[in-house]
This record gives sequence, structure tokens and C-alpha cells, in this order.
Amino acid sequence: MSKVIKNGTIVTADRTWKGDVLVKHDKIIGIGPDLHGDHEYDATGCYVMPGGIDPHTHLEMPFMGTYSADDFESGTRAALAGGTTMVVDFCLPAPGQSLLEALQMWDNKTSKACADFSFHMAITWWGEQVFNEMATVVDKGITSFKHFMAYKGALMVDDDEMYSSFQRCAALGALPLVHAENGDVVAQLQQKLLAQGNNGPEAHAYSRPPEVEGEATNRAIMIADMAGAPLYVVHVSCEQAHEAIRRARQKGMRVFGEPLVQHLTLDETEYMNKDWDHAARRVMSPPFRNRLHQDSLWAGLQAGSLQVVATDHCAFTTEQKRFGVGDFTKIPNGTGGLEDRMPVLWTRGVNTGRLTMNEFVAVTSTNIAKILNMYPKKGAIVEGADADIVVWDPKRKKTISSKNQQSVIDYNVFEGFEVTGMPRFVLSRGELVIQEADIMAKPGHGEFVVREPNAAVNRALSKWKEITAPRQVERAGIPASGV
Ligand SMILES: NC(=O)NCCC(=O)O
Ligand SMILES: [Zn+2]
Ligand SMILES: [Zn+2]
Repeated sequence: MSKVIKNGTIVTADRTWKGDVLVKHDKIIGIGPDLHGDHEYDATGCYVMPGGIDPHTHLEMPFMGTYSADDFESGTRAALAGGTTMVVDFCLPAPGQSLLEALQMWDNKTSKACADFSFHMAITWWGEQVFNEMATVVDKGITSFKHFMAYKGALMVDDDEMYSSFQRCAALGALPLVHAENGDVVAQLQQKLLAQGNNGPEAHAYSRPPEVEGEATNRAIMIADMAGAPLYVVHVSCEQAHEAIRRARQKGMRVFGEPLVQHLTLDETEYMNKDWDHAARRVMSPPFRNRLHQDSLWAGLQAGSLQVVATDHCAFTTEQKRFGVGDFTKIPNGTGGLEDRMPVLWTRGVNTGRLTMNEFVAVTSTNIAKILNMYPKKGAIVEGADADIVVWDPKRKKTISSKNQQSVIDYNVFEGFEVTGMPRFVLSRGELVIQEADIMAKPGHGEFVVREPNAAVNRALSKWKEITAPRQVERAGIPASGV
């Protein structure tokens, strides 16, 4: 059966034009005027855009003695409700655990996914086994590797391990990712604050100042450059980290930066709230910052020095957050946002003139599809692309409330936000999954998206590194090899 989206305005990362979109099975098969199909969806007054891609989620993730509350079913349903048709989650091997064994565990969680998904593989320890298994992981279609520079004693890796892993990424044509915070300094600041009696959620923010993030970002950029690898910095929250990325890019380095919709729109005053629960629900790493940092992130999206807006959706209930009463270091780190990312970014970005519609599509979908080497299967409205389509009604409004959200947690960090701009229809690989307030998402519909290594950026960078590699000067009478 064919479907046609009629009378809408198509908005992609580089163009805006009137046209219909014809879908057959799971693909877009035609774009143009006056198309007809077996079933018609009316997009009058709407924008027809590629479905959102959130490259940073933690669904049913074991973390800080518990599991994040949204699983692949509720998480991807929330994603679809907000116009996001694909998520990329993180597979986290325990230190010492086989990457392949961990991947099997993560695969087992996905049987009820309502939307398409992929994984980043975390490197939480280093050894010959990890070196070898990274190649198998790439063969399985997972071509990005995450490194935590924080969470000392749990997920954190040191510079030596990162350099080894980044070199392996370069050789495999893969992309290293970093959570950039100086974990040693954070651990000491946490102990100092606790010793001074600072045990509330506000101390979480004091223990992770912007300088700590800026330093780690600079260090990761240097290590990637030495290893000859591109770099993707997740949850960039402050000017110090943005400045490092901006400077690296101006020097020709292949570095990408991902702010979160939370950091763009929520600020550090949340942690001063007299209600412990309110503040603890907003504990995430890095913490929310002040307005100057927010302005820097918005400017980065406009200037192109930051490329992607994600959520880092890692939702914990209030009950789980209360593990940290009396000791802020035990508050599970993470917030939700999957359902809200697109409406909040549209409202605070496009409706204020901070982003054009095309920039909105770029930062919510197309840029990450290119960075993760799955474009134009994902992130595009072109013939042959997966029919992951959002028909966006710029006039549709709601007030965000946990009472009618898809996430299973009992609050929403955007509670009370008025948004204007929401999906009218969402198609996931050609299936109608959202029609305004009706959610028809089907558990099990979501498929794993295989990604190829050696994206264009990897190829260009390795060519450049080969041309500029150190070369020995040949001298008469001196043996070339030193032995
Ligand atoms: N961001 C956060 O606080 N929780 C999720 C894990 C991570 O991304 O660091
Ligand atoms: Zn992180
Ligand atoms: Zn994360």
C-alpha cells in the first residue's frame, strides 16, 4: 500500500519547498507536485521534515546502583510522540567484561523498541581483548566508541587507555566519543564539599564547574589529534568546552559538539530550589549552567561550531533520586527529554529566531545522520530514504506535563513549558505511529540500524595524517633504522 503526504512544505537541512511525499512500504519513493497514493495524509499548514534522531540515550541502563527507568519500549514511544524516529543508545560493558557479551545483553533489551535504534559501544577498560573485539563490534555495524573521562571508579578511563582506544578507532575507521569532565578533580571536589557539610543537590553543580569540562574537552581533542581520529564530544554544556571545540575546528581538526536541549533551556538556578526533589530531579552531568553558557551553545548551533542537539535521556524516578538524600554523590545522574526535544527546541529556537527551520532539521536529524554515516538512509527526505517522516504543525500547542507524558517517570524537567510546534503525523519506516494525540507505536517495530565504518571525515583525516606523518631524514653514512 502506498501513502502520500499532501499539501505540505518540505523542510530539509538545505531547502524549503512545496511538494508531496510518496511512500511505499518503508521507503520514500517519490517527491513532487500532485502525487497520489492509496492513503493520503493532509499536511496543509505543516512542514514535512526528516524524523528526528537522538544520538544520546540511556534506556534501561545500569547506573549508580539502579537502572534508568525508561526501557526501549517506553523510551522509543516517548521519542516517536515528540517526532524522533531513531535513537542511538550506549552499550556499557562493565570493566573487564567482553564487549561482545555486553552487546548481547543490550540486544536483549531491544525486542520491544517502537522506533529504530543503533548503539555506541563504551570503552570502559583496555586490553588485548578490547583491542580485538572492537573490530568485531565494527563488523556488526557499530562504528562509534564512547569514553567516559568522569565517573571515577566506575566507567572512567585514563589518558593512556583513551589514546590506545582512539588509535584503534582511527585504524578501524570508527568515531570516538567522549564524556569530557576531569573525573579525578570531580572526585576530589565531591569529597571536599561533603566534608564541608555540602550534601544537597546544589553541591552536584559545585563539584562539576565549567573549567573541569573545558580542560577535559581540550585534553580529548589533543589525544584525538595525536591518534589521528575524529572526535565527537557529547553533552557540551559550557563556553569552555565549546571554545575548545571551536578552536580545534578552526585549526582544521575534525571535532563535533553536541549540546543537550536541557542545557540550552534550563539553568543552574534549578539546583537552588528549596524543594530537594525538584533540585535532585535535575541532577545530571554536566550540570545545568548559567545564561552566558546557554547563549554560547545557541551561538554554536547558529555558527556551525556545534552540530547536534540531543537529550542524554537517562530518566530516574523521584524514588530513585532519593538514594542521594544526605549525600549528593549518590543521586543517580540523568534527566529525561526524549518526547520534548523537538517541541522545546522548535519553540525556543525556531519561534525565537535563534534557529532557521533548516538549521532545526540539521541539528535534530541530518547532521548526526552524516556524522554517524547513515545518511541518506536516515536524516533525509529523498527518494530511497527510509520513510521516517514528521509532519510538523507549527501551530499545535501544549503545556508540558508529566501527567500526559510517555516516559514512565513521575515528573518532567520541562514541566509547565508552553510549546508551540508539535507533530501532526509521524511515520516510522512508512508506518503511521503518531496522529496528533493518538499513539499507534508498536513494540517490536523498531529495527537495529547497521552503520558502515570509514565515513567521509575518517577517510579525509587519515589521508591528511598520512601526508603529514613524521618522516625520517636520510643522511649519507648514517643507517636509516637506528639499529
Ligand atoms: N548525563 C548523565 O548525568 N547521566 C547519563 C550518563 C552520562 O551520559 O554521563
Ligand atoms: Zn555523560
Ligand atoms: Zn549520556
